[in-house]
Amino acid sequence: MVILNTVTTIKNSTTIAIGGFDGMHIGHQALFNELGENGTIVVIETGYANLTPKRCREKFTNKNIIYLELESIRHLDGVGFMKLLNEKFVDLEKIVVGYDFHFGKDRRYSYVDLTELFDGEVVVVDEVTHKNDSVHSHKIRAKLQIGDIKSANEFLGHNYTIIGKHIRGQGIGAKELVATINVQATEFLMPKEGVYATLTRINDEEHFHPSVSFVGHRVTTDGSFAIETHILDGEVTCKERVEISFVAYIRGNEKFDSLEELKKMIQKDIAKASKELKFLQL
Ligand SMILES: Cc1cc2nc3c(=O)[nH]c(=O)nc-3n(C[C@H](O)[C@H](O)[C@H](O)COP(=O)(O)O)c2cc1C
Ligand SMILES: Nc1ncnc2c1ncn2[C@@H]1O[C@H](COP(=O)(O)OP(=O)(O)OP(=O)(O)O)[C@@H](O)[C@H]1O
Repeated sequence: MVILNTVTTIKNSTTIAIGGFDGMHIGHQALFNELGENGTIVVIETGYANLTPKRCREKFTNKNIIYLELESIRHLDGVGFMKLLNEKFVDLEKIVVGYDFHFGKDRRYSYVDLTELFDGEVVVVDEVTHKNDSVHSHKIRAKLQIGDIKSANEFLGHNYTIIGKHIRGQGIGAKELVATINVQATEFLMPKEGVYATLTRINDEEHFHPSVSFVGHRVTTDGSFAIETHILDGEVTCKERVEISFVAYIRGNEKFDSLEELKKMIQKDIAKASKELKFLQL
């Protein structure tokens, strides 16, 4: 990961797009489309990104990404911020931002100031909307939190995906219910508690498996929080890394009086998830 504060200069990058870019949603992609061949994405890292934390943004672009820690630039005024960009990007000719981009101390400066401060070209991308609604990371978070996976995915332009590590479960699943892979993915926003039709990739496999996943507190068993995925197309061996893409919300988290009842419900979940995933190209 390249952090701008720690590098002296970046050569051959004539165009940059600037923003937080958490989610790498369709609004962000409209900016990246303006970058051209020698373009670089400059991520202002707030530390709060939880849709595409850390290096996960890299999954959704083939452009170079450089990170700029908000803490180290938040005190700068417009002139200071522009000076930093010019010093770091020695070949800079063009800056791409969105219609609502703000920067500098107290987010006081807009693209209008940028146009005045920068000698080169400033491209301002118009508001990207979906079904008449402005696309933004905070709206995607809100949709995930109410389980509206389908419209969160429409805003994202890809399936909401979390990446985590395989951890040990309680050991009840395979014996009494269905076999599940238990996952820990603390840096990501968790969608609403419940059951989802998902696609799961194990380690660095090429393909995603159709799967049904549970996210939430296991109120029927030990009450602890868990992310569990049950693979629908056979048995897999999971060593370390698990990637879960959410496709559709099936139902909310429920407390069952017995494991028997939970098992019956899980069979229904499997049928629903299979139906949701049937038409997808895996
Ligand atoms: C498709 C699916 C749906 C689930 N739904 C619920 C649920 O509604 N309520 C609940 O308490 N646990 C639910 N669970 C989690 C089970 O309680 C959990 O798999 C079980 O406790 C075994 O955990 P283990 O894999 O750590 O052994 C679900 C699990 C799966 C795979
Ligand atoms: N819907 C959109 N249309 C056009 N440009 C956008 C849109 N959303 C964000 N941008 C631009 O993308 C860059 C990154 O913005 P930012 O990281 O603030 O995204 P955001 O989705 O607006 O996030 P948040 O919801 O947290 O405000 C900025 O230059 C911003 O103006």
